[in-house]
Amino acid sequence: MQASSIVSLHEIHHSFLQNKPVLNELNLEIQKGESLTILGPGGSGKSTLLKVILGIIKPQSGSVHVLGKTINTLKNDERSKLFKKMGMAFQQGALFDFMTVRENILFAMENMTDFKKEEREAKVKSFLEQVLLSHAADKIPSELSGGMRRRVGFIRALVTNPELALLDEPTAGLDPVTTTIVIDMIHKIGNNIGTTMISVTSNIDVAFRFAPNVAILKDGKIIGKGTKEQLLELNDPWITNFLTIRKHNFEREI
Ligand SMILES: Nc1ncnc2c1ncn2[C@@H]1O[C@H](COP(=O)(O)OP(=O)(O)OP(=O)(O)O)[C@@H](O)[C@H]1O
Repeated sequence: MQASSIVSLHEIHHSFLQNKPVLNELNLEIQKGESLTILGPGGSGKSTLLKVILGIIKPQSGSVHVLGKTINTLKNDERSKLFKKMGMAFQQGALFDFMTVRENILFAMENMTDFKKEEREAKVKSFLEQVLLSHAADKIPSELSGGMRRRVGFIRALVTNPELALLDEPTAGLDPVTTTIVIDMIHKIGNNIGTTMISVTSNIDVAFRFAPNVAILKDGKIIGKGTKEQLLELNDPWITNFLTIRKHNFEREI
């Protein structure tokens, strides 16, 4: 593990079904401040990898170091402390429909931070303004469009000032205009709060728009990491094919 690594995964192996590994001797180092996209076809294990980093899935073998801690060896209270330093936005937003947008965002801060009441209120206001959703503060999530719900999900993941944020398919299912709004918003908020961001996607074009550095996941392994130019210079026929042939763009977009 390198001293400056914020995430260090070594020889990770995980199967849900016997003899069918989803993660297979996977190695990955992510440096502090390095935003990274993990790109791979549908079913290649991207969500499973995020869950391993979060500590929700304990891999059958390998070591997982996150924010300076070895996840496998943590006691419950240490694990929940570590969890509070991370933000996660799931594909469907995972918002509570019995709360308003404002209450959903406040709920994250009440549970994950020691921010005082006035600070929490000020953050809700400022984050909603940044993503042009001030008018939606008192609506419930089911009254919002998919793109709006997604933006609220990101606010909820980022409003706690996490050291590490994990975003699962941030733009899947969004139209091109909303995709651009969401990517700009992620950059803007990420720059403001200085969080290391890891996004996963199966869409090649958006992968490089989230972050200049992309790690390619195939058959449970990271087979290359770098800018598009660096990945093409690897001269790996599968990577070249994947990055240059449009029909390999797997994201389910409308
Ligand atoms: N809890 C589980 N039980 C059994 N199999 C699972 C479980 N979670 C994931 N899998 C399987 O593991 C494989 C990888 O799934 P995962 O969701 O990590 O892939 P993904 O790359 O995120 O896919 P997508 O892009 O479609 O969201 C798939 O074959 C999936 O069916």
